[in-house]
Amino acid sequence: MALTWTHKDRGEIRVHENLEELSIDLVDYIAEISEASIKDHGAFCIVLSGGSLISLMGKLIEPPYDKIVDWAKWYVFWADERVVAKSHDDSNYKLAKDNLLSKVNVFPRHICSINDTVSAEEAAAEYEFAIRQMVRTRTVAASDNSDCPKFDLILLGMGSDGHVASLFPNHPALVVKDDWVTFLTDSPKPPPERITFTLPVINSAANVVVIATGESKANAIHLAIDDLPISESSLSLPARLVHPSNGNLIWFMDKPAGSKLDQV
Ligand SMILES: O=C1O[C@H](COP(=O)(O)O)[C@@H](O)[C@H](O)[C@H]1O
Repeated sequence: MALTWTHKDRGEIRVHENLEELSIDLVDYIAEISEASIKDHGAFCIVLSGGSLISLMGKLIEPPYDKIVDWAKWYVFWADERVVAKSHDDSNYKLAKDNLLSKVNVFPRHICSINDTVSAEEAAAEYEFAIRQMVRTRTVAASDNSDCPKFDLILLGMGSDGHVASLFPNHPALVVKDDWVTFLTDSPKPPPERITFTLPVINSAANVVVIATGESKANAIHLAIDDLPISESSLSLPARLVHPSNGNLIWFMDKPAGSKLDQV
């Protein structure tokens, strides 16, 4: 059974026995937020990441979720994208399309992905413009306390360096405040060209989930969650800067990723 507790300011922490238990809890949670959002405002605006997250969401295409989730009300976005062709194996869009979106009834017009034929800078600007239009037409809610969209759920993976979306430690993208989407041409993790949501957008969501699995993430999880003396490393750790101002934050991890937490 999962070990669960709520940290005074780092949100709810769920340490799962294994990946099977984690993925069941994760898809249950997604289905629950989807239902609540649709009941509240008629749509579910979900933001995906790339990496290991998508395989952990795999049970969504199986019974009972494939039938109980109201896929027609889903609007899908990405927290970050690699600026490569949509047919390229590095594409976060391709990963989600091949393993999830092509297997359920999400309308193609509800899938908001980047233009893969332009530069990273142009792709970021076009993606932000598309989201601004959706906020203007109220498909995506606006935040009450920032000039940002308020997505129903943002799902973030976390790298072993503590990066979330394509926000890397000590990278200038981490401090961008005025744009919703920014771009990188020097990502420390390949491929180098990427676009990413900025922290103000992530921190304006109604619900944010950070998912981390495996021992290689244990130190970053410790730095992102535990009470530590203020130090450069924890302050510039992207995962530590995830702090929804008016929303919920939940950390889903397996035992190896949670093994360095003070409470475990
Ligand atoms: O490069 C990326 O990495 C992170 C983490 O990936 P993981 O495989 O370690 O879970 C991912 O969340 C992000 O979307 C992706 O572009």
